[in-house]
Amino acid sequence: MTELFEPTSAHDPRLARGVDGLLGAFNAAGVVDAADVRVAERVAALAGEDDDRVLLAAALAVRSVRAGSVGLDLDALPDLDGTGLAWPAPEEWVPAIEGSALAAAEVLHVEHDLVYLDRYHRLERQVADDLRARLDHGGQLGPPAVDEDVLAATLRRVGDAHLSAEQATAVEHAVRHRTTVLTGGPGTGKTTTVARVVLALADQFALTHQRRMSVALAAPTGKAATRLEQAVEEELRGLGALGDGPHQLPSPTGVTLHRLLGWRPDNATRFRHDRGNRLKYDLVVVDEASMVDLTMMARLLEAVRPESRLVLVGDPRQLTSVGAGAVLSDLVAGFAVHPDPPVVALTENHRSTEEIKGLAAALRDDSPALDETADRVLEVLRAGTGEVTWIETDDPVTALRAECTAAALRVRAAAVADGPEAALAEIEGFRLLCAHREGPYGVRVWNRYVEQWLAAEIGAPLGSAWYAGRPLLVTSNDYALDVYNGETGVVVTDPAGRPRAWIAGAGAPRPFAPGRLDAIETMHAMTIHKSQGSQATRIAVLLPEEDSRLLTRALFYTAVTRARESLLVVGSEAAVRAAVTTTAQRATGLRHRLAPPA
Ligand SMILES: Nc1ncnc2c1ncn2[C@@H]1O[C@H](COP(=O)(O)OP(=O)(O)OP(=O)(O)O)[C@@H](O)[C@H]1O
Repeated sequence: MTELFEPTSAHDPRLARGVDGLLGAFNAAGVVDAADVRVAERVAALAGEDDDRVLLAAALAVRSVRAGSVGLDLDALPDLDGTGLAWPAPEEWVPAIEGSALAAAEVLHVEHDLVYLDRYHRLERQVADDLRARLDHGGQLGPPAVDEDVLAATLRRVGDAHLSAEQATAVEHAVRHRTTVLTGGPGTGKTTTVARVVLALADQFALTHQRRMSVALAAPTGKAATRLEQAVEEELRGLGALGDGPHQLPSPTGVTLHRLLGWRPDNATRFRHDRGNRLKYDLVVVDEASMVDLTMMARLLEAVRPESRLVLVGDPRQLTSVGAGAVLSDLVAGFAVHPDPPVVALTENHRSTEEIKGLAAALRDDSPALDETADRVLEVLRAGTGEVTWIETDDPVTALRAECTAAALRVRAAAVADGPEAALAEIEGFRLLCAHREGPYGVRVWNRYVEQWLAAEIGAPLGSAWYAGRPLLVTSNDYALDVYNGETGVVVTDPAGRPRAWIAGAGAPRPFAPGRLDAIETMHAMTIHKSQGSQATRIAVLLPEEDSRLLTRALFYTAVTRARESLLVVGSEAAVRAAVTTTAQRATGLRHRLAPPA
C-alpha cells in the first residue's frame, strides 16, 4: 500500500462526496480515495453487499492494484496513527470478507493472505497454471528431444573464450527445456547467451524439420526490442551464423510485446493472438522481463504454443513493471525450491568497471540486516576513486550544474557542427537520472535548469522549443511512424534552417518534422523508470529527499547499473540509507502459487 494522502481541502477531488460509514471515514482520513470508494460502491450495489468492512476491503483492493500490488495484503496495512481510526479485527474481518456477497459473486477472493479483485485473481492463477503446464512439458508432450552429439557440437562451435561456464550451462538448459528464465544483472552476458541459445536450438531444430526455426525477439518497449535485435544480430554475425547456409539463420527481428501479440485498436488488454490463435514462432525470447506486468505475462503465456520454446530474460532486482505484479521476481522466488527449476542465473559481470560492480554487488545483498547493508553501500560510495563518486549534499544544483551544462553543450556543439550521428553519440555519453517527474528533484525542473544553463553559456536564448541539440525521448509507440517508446533523439537544424528531430531506432537515425511526433519529451534529465533497459557511459543519479515515496533499493540499483564507465551519486547520506533500507515488496501471490506445497 502507498501511504495515506492528506486532503488539501473539503473540495479535494480525492474525497468522495456523500459517503458515510467506514468507507467515508477511511476516505476522509486519506486511506482510500474517491475512485477506490466509487468502484467498491458500484460492485457492492451489483452484488447486494451491505457490510461496511467488506466494502472497505474492496476499496483497499482497488487501491492496492493502483500501487502495483495484485491484491490487498492484510498483513501490511498502512499505519493509522493520528487518524483516530482502527482496522477491523482480522479474526472478524477475514471471515466477513470470505462469507460476503462479494465473495459469493466472485468479485473478491481471499487467498494467500491477500484480498484479490477477481480480474487479478484470475490472471495470477492463469499465469501459474500456464507456467506449471509448460514445466510439465504440457503433460502428453514429454520433454524436448535432444540430440546429444549435435548439442556437444554446438557448444564447441559457440563455446569460445566468449562463453563462460555459467553461460554454457544456460545454453544447455534452454536446449533441454521448453521454458527458461535467464536472470542476471547488467553486463552478465544475457544477450550474448541468448544469441547462442538461438543457435543451439536452431541446430536441434534442423535435425527434425525441413524448414528453418522461426524466432521472435520481443521486449516490453520498442527501444529494448531494437537493442535485443541489434545485439543478437551482432553476436550471430560474429559467430558466422547469419545467412542462408544449413547452419545459418536469417537476421532476427525485434518487436514489442504488443506487436508480437497483435495489438488491437478496440481493446487495450486483449490481443489477436491468444489461446485460440497461438503465435506461430518456434522460439519466443522476451528481454527486459522485469518490466512485464501480470496482465501482459498472462497474455503472452496463453499465446505461446505449448511445444514452442520460451526464454524470459531479465534482472529481477530492477524496478518492477509499471502495471500490477512483480512477475519476474516471483518466478525466481517461486521456483527456488523446484526440483527442476526453469531459472538459470548469470552472476559474472563482464562489462562494468570494478567500482560500479562493487556498488551493484553491495546493493544485491539480500541480508535482512538492512542497516549493515546501508553501511556497506555508503562505504563503497565513500571509497570511490573516480569510477564512482558521491557528492554528499543537499544542494544538488551546485553539485550538478557544471557537469550537466558541459554535457548539454557537447550535444549542442555536435548537433550544430557535426550532425545527428555525432550528437546522438554525445547523448550516450552522459545522462542525468531523477527519481521523480515533478518537484524540485524531478525531471521537469531539471530539464528547465539545464536549458537555462545552456542558454546562459551560449549567451543567447534557446529560442524555439526545437532548438539544435535538444535531446529527445520518445514516450509512446507510434507504429505508423515506426518510432517507439524509449527511443532517443536529438534536434538538428537542416540546411534550409528547419529543425528536424533525428530519432535513433533500428538502423540508421531518421529525421522527422517536429509536428509529426506527439509523444516526445526533452531528455537533459530522465526518470530512472524510463532509463530501464538503456545505458550511458557516465550516469549522474540525483537522489530525492529521504522521505520520497519512490526511494527504494530497486530504484537505486536500477539507476546505478545504467552506468557503463562512471557514476556520480548526488544526495544526502539519509537519502542513500533510505534507498538501501527500503526494499518494499509488492503484494503478490504468484510466488506461493508456483512453489510446491510444503
Ligand atoms: N563470457 C564472456 N567473456 C567476456 N566478455 C563477455 C562474456 N559474455 C559477455 N561478454 C561481454 O560483456 C558485455 C555485456 O554482455 P551482454 O550485453 O551480453 O550482457 P547483458 O547481460 O545482456 O547486459 P545488459 O542487460 O546490461 O545489456 C558485452 O560486451 C559482451 O561482449
